[in-house]
Amino acid sequence: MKKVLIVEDSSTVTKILKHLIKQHPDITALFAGSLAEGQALYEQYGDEIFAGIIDLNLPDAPNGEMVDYLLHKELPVIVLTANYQEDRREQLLDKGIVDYIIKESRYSYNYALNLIHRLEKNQTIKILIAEDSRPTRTFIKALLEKHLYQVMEASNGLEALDVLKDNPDIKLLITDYHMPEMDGFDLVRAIRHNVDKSGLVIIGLSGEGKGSLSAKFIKNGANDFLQKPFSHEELYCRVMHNIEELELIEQIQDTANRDYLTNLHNRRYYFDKGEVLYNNAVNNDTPFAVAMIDIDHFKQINDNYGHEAGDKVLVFLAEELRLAFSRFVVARLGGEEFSILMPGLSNEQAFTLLDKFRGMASAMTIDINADDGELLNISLSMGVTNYLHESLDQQLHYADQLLYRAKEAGRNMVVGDEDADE
Ligand SMILES: Nc1nc2c(ncn2[C@@H]2O[C@H](COP(=O)(O)OP(=O)(O)OP(=O)(O)O)[C@@H](O)[C@H]2O)c(=O)[nH]1
Repeated sequence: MKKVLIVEDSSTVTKILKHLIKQHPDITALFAGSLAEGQALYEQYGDEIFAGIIDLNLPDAPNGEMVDYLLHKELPVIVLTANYQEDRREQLLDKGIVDYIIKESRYSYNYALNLIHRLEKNQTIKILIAEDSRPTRTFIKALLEKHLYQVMEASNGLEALDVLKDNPDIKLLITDYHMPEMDGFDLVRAIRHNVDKSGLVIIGLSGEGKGSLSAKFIKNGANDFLQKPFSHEELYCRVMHNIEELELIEQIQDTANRDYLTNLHNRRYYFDKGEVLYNNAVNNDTPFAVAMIDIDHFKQINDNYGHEAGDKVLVFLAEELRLAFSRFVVARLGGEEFSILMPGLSNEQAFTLLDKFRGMASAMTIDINADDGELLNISLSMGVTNYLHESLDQQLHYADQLLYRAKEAGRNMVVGDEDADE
């Protein structure tokens, strides 16, 4: 991860920040106590520095010169200050700082560090602004870019729909009401036909003195609204709050889709995603390989070394499968049974990949922390089929039958469609 430059002359504050940073192992901080030291560090590490947390008053920079220095380098700056002055705060926000934090408690320092995480994540978040007034669009874009979001623009509702179609990974839309071609309400309604509130966040912009527009936006499917004119902080807070809510929902959905032990995808996700891939293959007449994988004599591992050792083997194998088949859907369907969905691969191609993995797996040693330091070997049996049958469920069932042929034939092998036809 890139580095954060922290320039602070108080040894107490520096000590607290150093302590708190230990709880954020993914943040690497460079500490300086003055403008001169801060500039020297910037000159040395410039390209690696991603943001700054800067004390406003330093012994050799009493008027925020360090803040100006980094803003000039176009770096996001979080300002720390001991006292709050409304006009100074406004001035700094106008200059383009990310936030202004009063040195009050641990909470404020943690807030600053969380903001650093936020900035890091923002770089991957796409936001679309639909607004016909170019100056307003440019103003909002510039503000959001200060927080490192990727910003796209549209000058009316129809254009916004096109941009959304081409960029399905846009997370948030900020839309005005009055626009030519298609207004904000029609845009929201059109989007909500296909995408719900957890798929795309919409913030409506309502004009000055038109309070009822805000409620209408929400009733038409927007998540939130902002009344014009708004302050920088209002925009940032609304955007950040909504993005964080979306991330929380994504996190909950992801947890519900994963197996608790191995963190691989679970049965529920496998079938949800699998149905889409299966139908795609049927409709487009493209190859679709489904594999079943089972650890040989797994019961003996549990019996000889205990259930915990068995769990370690499952976690180990899951990680190897995840790495080796990262392009595909890998799931733990239950117990010691795993499945992989490989759209686009012929049976021969899938067989080759699986057999290579089988060979690798049989050569691996697994440390199960046995008292005698024993390392364990495992072997895998697999079945893989490209016969689509009537449903994914049936195809999987057939892959399972091929897997049992592999077991019957002596284990530690892959059985594909060709072997089964013989
Ligand atoms: N440690 C551990 N064991 C599990 C888990 N889920 C299922 N098992 C065990 O997995 C074993 C599966 O054994 P069997 O289906 O009899 O087959 P096997 O011993 O693998 O033998 P073959 O498949 O015939 O090679 C059973 O002993 C289950 O108790 C789990 O989450 N953790």
